[in-house]
Amino acid sequence: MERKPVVIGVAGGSGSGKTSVTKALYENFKGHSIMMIEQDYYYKDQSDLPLEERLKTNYDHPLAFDNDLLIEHLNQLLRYEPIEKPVYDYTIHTRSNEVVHVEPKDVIILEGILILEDERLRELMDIKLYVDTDADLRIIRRLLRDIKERGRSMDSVIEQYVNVVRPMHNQFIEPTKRYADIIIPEGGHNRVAIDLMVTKIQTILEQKSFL
Ligand SMILES: Nc1ncnc2c1ncn2[C@@H]1O[C@H](COP(=O)(O)OP(=O)(O)O)[C@@H](O)[C@H]1O
Ligand SMILES: O=c1ccn([C@@H]2O[C@H](COP(=O)(O)O)[C@@H](O)[C@H]2O)c(=O)[nH]1
Repeated sequence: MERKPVVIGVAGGSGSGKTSVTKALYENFKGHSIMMIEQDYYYKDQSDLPLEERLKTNYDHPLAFDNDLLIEHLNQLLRYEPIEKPVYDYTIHTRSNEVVHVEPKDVIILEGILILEDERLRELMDIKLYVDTDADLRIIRRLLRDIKERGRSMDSVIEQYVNVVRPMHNQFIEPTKRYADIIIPEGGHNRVAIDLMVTKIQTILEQKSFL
């Protein structure tokens, strides 16, 4: 059988716990051939725009992402070729000048709010997960995280949530739940769901004789 990496997609709303699920899966396979790709790192480059313009961008719309580049990189990894992964800086709302050299791995976890929205991305995934967390918990988690880690004020997070994040979630993100193979309630602290996923990934890897 031709050797081809396994691609696991982890979708869900902002603050749902996608990163936490992805990290939990990653930790379980530490020492094995596994990597993460964040769709957020593939936001379109906006370095040509001044900061005040970048603040007005709708970051929750499918057109905000450079999915062409993401798909190109995924296809390279599926051919076991390395990529130069972009780096995104949330504090200045654009890609940084750096790229990170990433070697191909047997397991690729692709994580992002809109990864299930693009049919071309869905077709590259072996398993599709949707982390499903109530809106009140998502906004609370995002508020705490964005103030602590993404250089944001409480007012700006709330204003963006009400005017952009919430309507875009309802229009574009929530409907992609129907493409998921598995829906995980509450995210990264759902140990039962994580353990089930770990077992499933192990089975796939054994079938492919990767373990
Ligand atoms: N089950 C949980 N209970 C409490 N906090 C959580 C839980 N899952 C995630 N968090 C926290 O909520 C914030 C958002 O989670 P994260 O995994 O970054 O979500 P996403 O990647 O979907 O935006 C993080 O600070 C994370 O530590
Ligand atoms: O420059 C940016 C880029 C993105 N965002 C917000 O980030 C979330 C997606 O990241 P999660 O880790 O899934 O929360 C998205 O809802 C964007 O609104 C931003 O504010 N600024």
